[in-house]
Amino acid sequence: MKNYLSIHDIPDLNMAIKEALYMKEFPYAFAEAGKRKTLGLLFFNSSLRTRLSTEKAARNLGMNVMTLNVNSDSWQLEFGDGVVMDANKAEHIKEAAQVLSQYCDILAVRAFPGLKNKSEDELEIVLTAFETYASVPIVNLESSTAHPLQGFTDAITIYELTEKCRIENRKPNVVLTWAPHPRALPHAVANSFVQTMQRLDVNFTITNPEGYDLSSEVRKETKVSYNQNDAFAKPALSGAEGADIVYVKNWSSYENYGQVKSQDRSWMITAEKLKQTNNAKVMHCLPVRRNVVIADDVLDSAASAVIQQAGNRTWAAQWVLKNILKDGE
Ligand SMILES: NCCC[C@H](NC(=O)CCC(=O)O)C(=O)O
Ligand SMILES: NC(=O)OP(=O)(O)O
Repeated sequence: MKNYLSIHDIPDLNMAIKEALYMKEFPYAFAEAGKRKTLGLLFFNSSLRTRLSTEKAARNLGMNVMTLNVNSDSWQLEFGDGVVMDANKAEHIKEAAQVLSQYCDILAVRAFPGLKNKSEDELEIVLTAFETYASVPIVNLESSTAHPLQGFTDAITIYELTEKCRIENRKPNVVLTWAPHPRALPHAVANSFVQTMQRLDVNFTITNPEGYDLSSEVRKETKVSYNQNDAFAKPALSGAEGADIVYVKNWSSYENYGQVKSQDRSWMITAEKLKQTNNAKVMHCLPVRRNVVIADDVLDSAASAVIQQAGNRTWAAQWVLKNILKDGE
């Protein structure tokens, strides 16, 4: 693997899930794979899980790690071509990316969208600039439109959570549900989750209020229901079986780009609502706002898989780094 920019960069997802689970069982099995190699983590936005799980993954592979909070600790970077840099941005990405490439063997970047201008966000200016000007592989730590380390983590976690379906010899019913949130949030996590589910052998449905459909380029043929109860009770085309997995995420409107059109609290995930599912496990990428997105009676119950899911971030990152290192040998 040269770069890890989207879930499509993993050639065989089912094999990758098994290999990542092997790393979970034997974290130091490849402790020499990254010896004398350096990972540089660049954050333009906040992080808890991505930062620490990726650092841990790199260290498990024997790598050195350097982390930079770009906006607070470093010079403000200019990404525009031909700009007269007489305002607040002191350094151009052209220099920064080449300099960082001399210090690091892999560069990983987090840069959220502005959520003001759809076409500008979809250009993925930050990630693309690193890809263009750096001479080392690039890992996406959540960009404007994708969070592929999260998507891969979610695939690993769903595999772990659906053993009962394998025993019953049936496909898991997976539902991605929108939930309310006070702020305008990006589409990246939801997009990568959709793209990941489209590659797995699952019955997959999205449920969201009208006006909240994700990009049609991401959704493709995936069914969307505007009725959350129906989606939980009768997901996809599988008849009366309920959802096995309920994946919760807020996103702002895509049609009315970046707007918060609804804060409809009736979409919050509660224990009562989960009764219609097939004893579903509840997933969320975190951080989650309790009693807005998901109620305490779910997060504090056995239905919640969010801690297990966050734990799996390490193995997803470790698999990705190992496969990039392998191709660089
Ligand atoms: N990396 C995981 C999610 C990051 C981001 N969530 C947030 O910004 C939540 C912040 C808040 O709750 O105010 C998102 O939805 O893409
Ligand atoms: N899920 C996730 O990416 O968490 P952080 O934003 O804390 O990294």
